[in-house]
Amino acid sequence: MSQPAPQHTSSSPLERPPKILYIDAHDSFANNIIGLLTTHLHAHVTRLPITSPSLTSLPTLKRTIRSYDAVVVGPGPGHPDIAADVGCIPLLWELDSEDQIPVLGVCLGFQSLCLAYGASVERLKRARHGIVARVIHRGGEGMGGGIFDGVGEGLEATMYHSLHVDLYRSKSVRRNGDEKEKDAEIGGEIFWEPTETCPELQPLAWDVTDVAANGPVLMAVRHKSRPFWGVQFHPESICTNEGGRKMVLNWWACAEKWLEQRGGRRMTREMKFREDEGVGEKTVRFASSLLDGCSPGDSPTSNSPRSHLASLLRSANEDDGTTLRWRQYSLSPEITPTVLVEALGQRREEYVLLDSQNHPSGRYSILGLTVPDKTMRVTYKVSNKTLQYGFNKSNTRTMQIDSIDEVWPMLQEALSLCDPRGRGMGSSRASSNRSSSSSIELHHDADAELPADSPFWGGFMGYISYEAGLETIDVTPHAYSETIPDINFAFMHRSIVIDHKTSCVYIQSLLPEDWTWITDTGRILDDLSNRTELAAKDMSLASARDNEILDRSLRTAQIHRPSEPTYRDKVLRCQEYLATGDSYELCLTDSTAIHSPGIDDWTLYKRLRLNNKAPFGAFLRLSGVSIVGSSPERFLSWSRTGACQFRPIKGTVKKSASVTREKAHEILRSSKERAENLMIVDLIRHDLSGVIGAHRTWVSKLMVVEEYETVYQLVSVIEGQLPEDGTRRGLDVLRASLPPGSMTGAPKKRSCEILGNIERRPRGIYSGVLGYMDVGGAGDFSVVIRTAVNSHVQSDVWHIGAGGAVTIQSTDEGEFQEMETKCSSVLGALFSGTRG
Ligand SMILES: C=C(O[C@@H]1C=C(C(=O)O)C=C[C@H]1O)C(=O)O
Ligand SMILES: NC(=O)CC[C@H](N)C(=O)O
Repeated sequence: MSQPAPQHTSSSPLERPPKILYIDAHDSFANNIIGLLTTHLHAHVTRLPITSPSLTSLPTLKRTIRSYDAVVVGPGPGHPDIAADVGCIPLLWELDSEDQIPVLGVCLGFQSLCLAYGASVERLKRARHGIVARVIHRGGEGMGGGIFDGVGEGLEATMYHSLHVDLYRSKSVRRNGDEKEKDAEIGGEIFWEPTETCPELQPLAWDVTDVAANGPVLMAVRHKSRPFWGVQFHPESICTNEGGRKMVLNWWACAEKWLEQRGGRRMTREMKFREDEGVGEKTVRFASSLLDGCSPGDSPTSNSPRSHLASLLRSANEDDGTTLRWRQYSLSPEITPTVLVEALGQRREEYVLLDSQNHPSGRYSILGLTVPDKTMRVTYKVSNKTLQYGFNKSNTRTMQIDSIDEVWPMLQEALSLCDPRGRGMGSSRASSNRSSSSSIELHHDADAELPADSPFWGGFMGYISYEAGLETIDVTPHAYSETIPDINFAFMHRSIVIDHKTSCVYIQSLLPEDWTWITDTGRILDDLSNRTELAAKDMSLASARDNEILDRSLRTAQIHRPSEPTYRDKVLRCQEYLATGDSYELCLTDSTAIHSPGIDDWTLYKRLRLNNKAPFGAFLRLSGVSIVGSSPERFLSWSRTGACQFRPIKGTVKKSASVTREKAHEILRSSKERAENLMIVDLIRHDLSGVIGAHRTWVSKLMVVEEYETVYQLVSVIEGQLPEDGTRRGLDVLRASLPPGSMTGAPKKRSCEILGNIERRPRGIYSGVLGYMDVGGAGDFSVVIRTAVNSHVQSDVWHIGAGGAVTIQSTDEGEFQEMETKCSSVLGALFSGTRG
């Protein structure tokens, strides 16, 4: 299922790798295409946006492309006739013969090529987004096309288009003019001949799998005398089969042949190849690393917020660095994380609980505890770009920063400084001692190893909002004066990690000499284990009194749900954008508000986890915010050894008496659900490979069905490996992948802009990510869905966001129901027992 890099695929007889300019039309799977070029052609690729000043006038374009062997013009949202959508692309087709360069246009790039040579570009009757179809082609040598040489009949290709190229604009070629006439010619010779309207365009491939709606759709052309080729489909998609990659190899062979005829590749003639630019992936400008230009282990000396925050944190540690003190215990399975919170007397404090809620696919639960005057809180608000950090109110620093980009290195530096392994590996700083009073302590390691099986040794816990994600991709959020911080983390020195698989508990502290707390906590665990099973079970539920108080509040609550006509209208508006080619998929959402005084967040959480079990349950009370969640979806995790994993969910079926497991599987196998999922898989591959390269990115599961309390969902798993040299970290991947693709749609930026216009409200924490970043280098974040959120400034209002991906195949009624189903999975769980 993955697309491993082949050992040797380039047919290039020359040792020098092709130097390719990738012209990027608004970030549409660009990294996947670049990945295809680097791994399969071993090409040097430079990426420039369609708005780059070095491309947007004919003289600068000419000068720029002189440094390259060929150009690939990428896909993108919009229409090839709209200047803002295509930027410099049309200039390529205007180049004089002596300035020409081989070009491969993909989707929008292909449409622009055809438009330039006489075709019209029209809307499809039924747009093709995330649809995989068999493409017929005639690109063999006999036809002189070449790009489909050896591709065979089985080319399965993914489409992402709403528009299509019409070569038959003129009446005469159309003969009798109507679609039927064209359909009748499928496979006939006329099908493969240039039309009178577009005499220079040689048709090379067609999609005839949806003629009923769309007629035959042109899939590829080559210019008869110029070195221009174009394809409507997406060769880089995970669901395009080997034929797509073969086509790209063929294209380069054709391009090279053309270059040879012109007297060799330009650079051998005109330019000295610059050795220092390296080969393959290295040339692609990946998102820069967080710690570029800074050495993580160094003592911060300047007064910059970044260094200041790190040095403050360091002041809480021992003089010579950070030591992890820890003990390992065994725990009886009845002792849930919520029982632990209560037994610790923690429930009124600020803390974060990441709770796998005993769900079969969740392994760990992690409790991070704040300590008065010792826990560093870091918050950032997008609306006024205000950063705050400090140990308590009196020493909190508040400052205006230029952008969110300043926050990430700050977090990374603080984590690196507190890594108990110190600067060099092998010098572990850990300490675990024996407590003779504890009957259940398992581990008393005199060598003071670090607990490798504990995924979190301490570090930041908290969330990043959707709007913070928008800032990272330069989308202006809908205007708001939010009372909730957009980034909200606390550096947890004290943590308790439960491994539900092994029934091990790790009590850990990064604070100096914190053995007393560890011992006391161990004693509490000891006591709990000695209680009867039943007592422990009872404690995991809210007390009768707490339940009664909660029920009373909920009984009188006002609930404001999205109105059906308005939501359905928004679905239709989304589909209008999909039909015009501005997006391929839009994750539309709305918010339900529960107004009621006196709802206790912790009691609410206990009820939610009981009634809507999910592997990424979360309770957070931090810096004026409460979060009560049962998310089924991992956004991104990374291990200390650099293994990254995304688990996007897309495709939802509600459980009901009539929906059996088989029926759910059948629905989730439909082209609508698969298309929804595929688009997000391609989007996340793009996000991940943009940081670590396509050769380190693969898809380990594609569209498997998973079962939750109230829904079945279609899940995929995209994985990658961070480079061993430490030049990219998990946090680099995190910030480059926000907001989560499963909550935006694709292409991400344009889709977020459109959603902002339609939704006209901030999403806040809903649609953001929540989790931890560990001092040892690991991290795990879920997508904030199926979650209720409360700002303590407006303590009487709880918000629950819900939505779903709108595609061209959606119905407004179906989407409304899907949104309701998701919202009800939370509402129903909270209200169970209070309303009839
Ligand atoms: C938008 C929500 O969920 C997202 C959309 C899904 C879908 O369209 O099937 C599934 C899971 C989430 O990625 C939500 O739960 O509110
Ligand atoms: N993937 C693309 O490049 C899409 C091109 C164009 N916006 C369309 O929808 O047809």
